[in-house]
Parts: sequence; C-alpha cells; structure tokens
Amino acid sequence: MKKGILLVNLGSPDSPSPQDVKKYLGEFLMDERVIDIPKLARLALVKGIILKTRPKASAAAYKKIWWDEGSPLIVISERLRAKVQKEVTYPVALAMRYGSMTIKKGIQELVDQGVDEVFLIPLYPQFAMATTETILVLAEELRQNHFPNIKIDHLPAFYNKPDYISVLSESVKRHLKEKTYDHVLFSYHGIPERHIKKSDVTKSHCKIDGSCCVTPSRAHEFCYKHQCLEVTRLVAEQLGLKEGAFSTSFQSRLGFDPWLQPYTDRTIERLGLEGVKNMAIITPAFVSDCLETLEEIAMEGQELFHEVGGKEFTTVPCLNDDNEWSALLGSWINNWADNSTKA
Ligand SMILES: C=CC1=C(C)c2cc3[nH]c(cc4nc(cc5[nH]c(cc1n2)c(C)c5CCC(=O)O)C(CCC(=O)O)=C4C)c(C)c3C=C
Ligand SMILES: [Fe+2]
Ligand SMILES: [Fe+2]
Repeated sequence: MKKGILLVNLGSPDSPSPQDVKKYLGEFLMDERVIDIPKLARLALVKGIILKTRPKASAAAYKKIWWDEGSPLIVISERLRAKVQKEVTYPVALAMRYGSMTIKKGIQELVDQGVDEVFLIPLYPQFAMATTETILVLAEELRQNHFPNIKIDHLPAFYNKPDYISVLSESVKRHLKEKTYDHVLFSYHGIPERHIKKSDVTKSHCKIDGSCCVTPSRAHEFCYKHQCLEVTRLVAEQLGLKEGAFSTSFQSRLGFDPWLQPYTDRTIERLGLEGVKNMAIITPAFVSDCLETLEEIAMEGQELFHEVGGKEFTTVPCLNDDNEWSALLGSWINNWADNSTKA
C-alpha cells in the first residue's frame, strides 16, 4: 500500500467579505456536531437568526486580522504542511473541515499520487465532537461513498503525549522570555456543557463542575474539559508555575446555553479588578493562530484588561509552524508508518 498524510484543520472563509463569511458560517454552524439540535430547529436558529446578523460582525473581525496571503489559520497551516513534508517521505496534503479546501479534495490529491493508505491528522490537541469527531465521521463517509478502496487511519487527540507537552512548554517558555507574570491564563475554545455529556462514553461520569475531570475514568478519552485541564496542569508543571499563579478558562461562547466555565472574558476582567497588572495568555486548543487568538484574545482581551486597570497583556503565539512542532508531527507520522507496515 502507498501511504499519504492528510493534515486537517477547521477552515476559514475565502475572504473577509460578509458574503464569504456567511457562506462559511452557514456550513460550519449547520454541522450537527457543532450546533447539535434537531435539523429543523438548527435551520431556524442558524439561517433564521445567527446568519442574519453575525456575518457582518464576524467579517469586521476577520478584516482586522486578515493577511495579504489570506486567512492566518490557512496560511499558517500551509506553512506547517510544507515543513512536515520535509520531515517525511510520504506525500502530505492539507484540508479544512469547512470552506473551500475540503477533505474530499485533500483525499483526492493523495489518491492522485497513488496513495491508498491515509494517515489523517486532525490538528486539535483535545478531542471534541465539534472538532475531531466531525472530521473523522466525514472522512469515513467520504471513504465509503467516494474512495472505497483506500484505508484511513487517524491520530487520536494528543493532549497528554509527553513529547507534545514538552514542545508546547518550550515554545511558551521562549515567548515568555523568563519574565515573571502576576498571572498566566490558559484559555481554551469553549463548547456547550451538553457536548461533554454527549461525549461521555460511560454516560454517568462527567459532572461539568470539573470534580470528575481529576478522577481517573475511561470517559476522559473523549472529555474535552478533562483534556484541557490536563494540558494546563502538565504545561504549568513544566514551566514551574506556582499554584494560584495560573488558571484555565474557556472563550468564544455562542448563544445563551451554558458553555464550559469560567469564561475567558470574565476571567480577564476579574483578574484586572483584583489588581493583576501583568498577565500572559496561552491558547492551547488551537495549533494555529486564528480569529479566536488574534482578534478575540490579542485585541479584545487586551482592551478589556486595560479597561479594568491591567497594564501588560502578553499573548503567546500558538505552535504555528514552529520547527520543533513540525519535527514532532514528522516523528509521529514515521512511527505510524513503521507500525502500520508491521501490522
Ligand atoms: C478547539 C477548537 C474549536 C472548538 C471546540 C470549536 C467549537 C465551536 N465553535 C463554534 C462557533 C464558532 N467558532 C468560530 C471560529 C473558530 N472556532 C475555532 C475552533 C473551535 N471551535 C477556530 C480555530 C475558529 C477560527 C477560524 C478562523 O477562520 O480563524 C466562529 C466564527 C467566528 C465568529 O463569528 O465568532 C464561530 C461562530 C461553536 C458553536 C462551537 C461548538 C462547539
Ligand atoms: Fe469555534
Ligand atoms: Fe470530567
């Protein structure tokens, strides 16, 4: 069999125009694993309410962070792909779950090069039904309907792999430049609380309040909150952060249902009001900088911190196309290839 690699990230609109943002958000939010309510209710909510107002506001936010070469998330993912390609002898393609760079095109690109065994790498450290699961389900549907002769294997969530934690911690260390901060905040993309319950394979473990997340359970293989808290714990340990000098929060909530808490915006506000003057913020749910890190955190978050009396607000870039990160992906790919050959 000929092996090939498919890196998959979330995606971005084709341009920051309200029309392109509307098209992209329409596809993204109509995914039943993102807005997980019955189809008719989802249609009414997404087409009838969200897409009437949000594209304009989102387009304005995208305009603030857009690069000459395109969406930061896509440009960075392509840079990463090119570096990973240098680490391995197998063809490496890039696709996005939403938008024009479809997973179908990505698989086709590999198949056109003779590949019939694909190693799919969802570019998400933590598992969530709105990220990893939706990619895997779509890839399997595509395999069955369009590529019945290929095999697809995938990299599971890698949040607690020691080599990943070490690459992430080293990158954070380099960016924090040995300065001390009053507080280091680990901010992860949020998800609605009900997604945690839905992904609980035991159906009884997850309690939302976080108490469950420190009690060993097989539910943790699919518990986004546990996996976020573990990244914080492991990185804080490697950075030697003291208890109380760091915490975890969740950003980017949408709608009125409860999402994972504490919320990042309220946490930044509270820290400032409590007298924190200099803080650093790390965003380990994202491997590439994107709208949520460059605008929501680096611009909105910073403004909020200053409004409540904060002075220095340091945002740590995501791993992006860091050399150690591309080398690590290369080593995971080579390990997979060795093991799949033996099998
Ligand atoms: C860990 C990664 C992500 C999870 C989990 C996730 C869940 C999720 N997101 C929305 C709604 C929106 N997300 C938006 C942007 C966005 N989300 C992620 C990652 C995760 N989302 C990224 C990387 C981005 C940025 C994309 C880019 O082009 O840079 C947006 C669009 C922007 C906006 O209007 O705010 C929405 C909407 C939901 C409902 C959800 C549910 C679990
Ligand atoms: Fe999102
Ligand atoms: Fe838990």
